Amino acid sequence: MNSDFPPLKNDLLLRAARGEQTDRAPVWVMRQAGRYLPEFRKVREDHEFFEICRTPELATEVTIQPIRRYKGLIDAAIIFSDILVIPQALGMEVLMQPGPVFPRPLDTPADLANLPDTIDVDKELGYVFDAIKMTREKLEGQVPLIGFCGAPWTLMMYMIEGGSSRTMQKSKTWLFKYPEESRALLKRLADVCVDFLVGQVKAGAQLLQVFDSAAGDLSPYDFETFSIPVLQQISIDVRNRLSKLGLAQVPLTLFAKGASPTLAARCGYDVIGLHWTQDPLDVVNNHVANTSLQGNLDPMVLFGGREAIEREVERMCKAFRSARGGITKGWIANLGHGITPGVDPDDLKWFFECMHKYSASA
Ligand SMILES: Cc1c2[nH]c(c1CCC(=O)O)Cc1[nH]c(c(CCC(=O)O)c1C)Cc1[nH]c(c(CCC(=O)O)c1C)Cc1[nH]c(c(C)c1CCC(=O)O)C2
Repeated sequence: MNSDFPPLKNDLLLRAARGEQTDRAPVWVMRQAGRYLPEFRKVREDHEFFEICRTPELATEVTIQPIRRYKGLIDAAIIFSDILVIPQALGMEVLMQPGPVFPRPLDTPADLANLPDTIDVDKELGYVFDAIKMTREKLEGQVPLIGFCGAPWTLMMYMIEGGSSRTMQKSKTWLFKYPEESRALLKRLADVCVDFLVGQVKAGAQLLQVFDSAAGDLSPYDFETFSIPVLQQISIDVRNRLSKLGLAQVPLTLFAKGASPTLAARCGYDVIGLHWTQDPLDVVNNHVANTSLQGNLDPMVLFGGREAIEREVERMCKAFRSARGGITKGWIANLGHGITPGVDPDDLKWFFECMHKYSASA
């Protein structure tokens, strides 16, 4: 059961996710355990990326590094792993060099025969569950732990492109040339996502985030046609499975990077992550009134120096507050995408300090 861990001392993240007013906005950063941190680079000197993911002691250590460094300033931990552990669990080889590379990507629908129909997530991804359990113990309730997975469309995109892609030509070719086979693949991936997310809650994850990082590269019509049905399937099935298992519900966040917030809000998640190109006031007034929001500082602001960071944080806080009639409510502060290598960890600390100052309810 998911209740035998040290009691949670800071529930700001969970309350904001549920749409509540908070004394200040909880704050965490996508990719907060990563290459901008010297202590992470130190671990990486001796260990391969996926070796860290697969070794609970190492995954726990790097998950906790930002919590240790930014003690009292950061309001969530996210389990160290990657969205591409699902393709690996389906038997595909994935290397990190330094971006992801699939030596044998899916080429045509005939290749789907090589993927198993179902997988046992406890067997294939049990190392993530073990890392979550160990991290919950080590966190001692300081902050909640976020679990996550990649969304079916983003996973399909990587499995077909064989890595990151600017045009997504091959994976979009599938959508347009083989729509039925594409839908079948998306559905198969969604089934694995559901098992994986439920397993993460069983292990101790207290909020779940689904990353559809390639969503904004689809037309709104194709996002609606291909991605939304499986994103909906995930939110519905995860909630149903948790109730059947007698487990408490956890908030669900959807980061459909760059996709229309109106469409993202149809997927049934508690929180919608915003890209930095999206305006919170516009989103609340014209699209999504009642869903909590996460985001959305441009990660490049962190390179702009202390003055710029303070100015931009103040501006972002004003925007999210005025979107909610002048109060800090239903908002989880974050960047609009992941933090990049090269950021000075002390500048990130300053970002957190400014967030504490400017998001405090008046
Ligand atoms: C698309 C995607 C991936 N992975 C992820 C996404 C979705 C979010 C997004 O859109 O950025 C999600 C992810 N990847 C990682 C986490 C860990 C938790 C966190 O701190 O946020 C999470 C949540 C660690 C990582 N995943 C990766 C690193 C760096 C690898 C290294 O240490 O060498 C880390 C810390 C590698 C990775 N993994 C992936 C890419 C494209 C890359 C290379 C580019 C990059 O580094 O940003 C796939």
